[in-house]
Amino acid sequence: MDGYAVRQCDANLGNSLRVIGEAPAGRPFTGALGLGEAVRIFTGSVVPRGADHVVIQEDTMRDGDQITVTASQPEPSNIRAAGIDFREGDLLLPAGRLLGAAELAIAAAANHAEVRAYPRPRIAVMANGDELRPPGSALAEGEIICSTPFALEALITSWGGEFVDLGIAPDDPAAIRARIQAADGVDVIIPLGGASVGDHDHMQAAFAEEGLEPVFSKVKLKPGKPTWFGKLHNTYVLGLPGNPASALVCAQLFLKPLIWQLTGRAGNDALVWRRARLTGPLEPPGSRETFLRGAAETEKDGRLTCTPAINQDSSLLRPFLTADLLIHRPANAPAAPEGSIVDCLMIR
Ligand SMILES: Nc1nc2c(c(=O)[nH]1)N[C@H]1C(S)=C(S)[C@@H](COP(=O)(O)OP(=O)(O)OC[C@H]3O[C@@H](n4cnc5c(N)ncnc54)[C@H](O)[C@@H]3O)O[C@H]1N2
Ligand code: MOO
Repeated sequence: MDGYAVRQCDANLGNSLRVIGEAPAGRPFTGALGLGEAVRIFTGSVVPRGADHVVIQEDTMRDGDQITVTASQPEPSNIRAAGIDFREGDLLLPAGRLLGAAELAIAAAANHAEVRAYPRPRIAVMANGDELRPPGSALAEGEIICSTPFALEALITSWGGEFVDLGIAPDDPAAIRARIQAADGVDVIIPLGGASVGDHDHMQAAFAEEGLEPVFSKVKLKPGKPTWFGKLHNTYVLGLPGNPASALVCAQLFLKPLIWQLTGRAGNDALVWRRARLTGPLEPPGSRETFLRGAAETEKDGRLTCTPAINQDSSLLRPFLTADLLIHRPANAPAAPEGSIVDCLMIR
């Protein structure tokens, strides 16, 4: 505090003390303080030897080199001990920790001019479809707004990646290949849409022409069946379905662990599972492993409940406004009555 460093036993109401020097922040007072003495001190200064208390200046009256204590000082206070935040040898940042605001400040405070870190992986998103127009467009018949990349940008950034925008590619293999070539050097390419089997789904073929080594070309999952994955030279390629909900669910399931893996964290740690009690019944999911968008609530006893969105159509974005988790149903699971406990993947 801004005031006077003293011996607390000396700082009785009405006592006068002699000011023997000054200790501005950064320029410690080099002498020692004796009985009946005070050192003018400021917030951030080093407390002089011999002092155990700071009288704030509002509790003093000054006259030349004398101060009078004008309020009682019941106990030593207004001094921070060294090392109360952390001490030499403390482990502050275990390996694998994402460097956010607190981490960067504490690394600096611990006097590390440099830290060894994984760079943010560069993740390029290529939307695809002749029907897609950017927000703000006047739409002609059959056109829709390209929306999913905005969600992916937010997710990628929050997960520790750097978003690279490859724009909207038309349904034209040559145009798609030109964008793939322009993305040279990124760590991951996410082609969005054009993943399925229609005459205008060109993504997998265009990547194959560029030399893709396929890893898988679809998954037995709902939503997200056309999700595909491969390696193009040093770049991972994760194809997400065009349906927005499918893309966002599969970003949680596949992209998040991939980013963890690329940044020195175990992929499995990206997936946070909780058990929750269903607030209503669920139909059998069918033959594909299924993830349902749901809202979470914590009950008074601390236990979690989950309520699936009424409409799980894979085109819908609106359920994500209230979705905190994805309710997992194994393939061919039976119906689940209200009150059953289900496994949920937390997304918020
Ligand atoms: N004969 C079959 N047809 C389909 C199958 C199948 O197995 N056999 N699978 C269906 C499933 S499941 C999905 S999911 C979709 C995904 O197909 P694509 O990845 O080829 O996606 P598109 O056809 O390009 O787009 C689907 C839908 O989403 C809209 N879209 C695309 N991109 C965006 C974007 N960036 N922002 C907003 N909306 C977007 C697009 O306009 C379409 O309406 O295939 C089924 N078909
Ligand atoms: O699997 Mo698709 O992603 O149902 O909509």
